[in-house]
Amino acid sequence: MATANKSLSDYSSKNIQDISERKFAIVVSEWNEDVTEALYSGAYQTLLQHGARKENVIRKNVPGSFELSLGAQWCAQDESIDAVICLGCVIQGETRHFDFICDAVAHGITEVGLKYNKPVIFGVLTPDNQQQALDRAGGKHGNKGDEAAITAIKMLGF
Ligand SMILES: Nc1c(NC[C@H](O)[C@H](O)[C@H](O)CO)[nH]c(=O)[nH]c1=O
Ligand SMILES: CC(=O)[C@@H](O)COP(=O)(O)O
Repeated sequence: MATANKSLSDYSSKNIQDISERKFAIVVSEWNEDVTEALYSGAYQTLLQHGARKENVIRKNVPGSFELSLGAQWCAQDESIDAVICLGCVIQGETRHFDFICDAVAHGITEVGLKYNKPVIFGVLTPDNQQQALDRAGGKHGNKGDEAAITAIKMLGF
């Protein structure tokens, strides 16, 4: 089902476990920061709403989404971190640069999770334009940050 027909903030409450002792890293891209800050707010608040402690949620910034993979790796290699949430927004421009970034970050984040055997969540918007991004960062289609946080929590209950 396409996002246009659902809200990224709606989710099943199944497999939501106690996360009061869990530690999370949120890696945030600074590109399109009006969008990524909204994603971060959604992810952070969702973690707290489900019982995470403020002191157990650390934030790290990276310049752009391409750097999310390395930022995630630097967090995932810390054995005290239970899950990593990567937040970014890559907006289609005039060239194929969009394709290379999206492909690199999707594969890179996947590889980090497999390498360190822990949830590393792809919370990256890849819209055609700014409005599509805003719609998915607290707008009419919910907040991708909420979805990313819930995904991390559910994976910890696997
Ligand atoms: N155009 C966008 C970028 N570009 C920057 C890259 O992510 C990267 O930082 C640069 O290529 C240097 O390695 N990043 C985004 O997150 N969103 C964009 O729309
Ligand atoms: C995703 C990008 O890097 C993109 O915003 C850059 O824009 P352009 O392809 O017009 O150079």
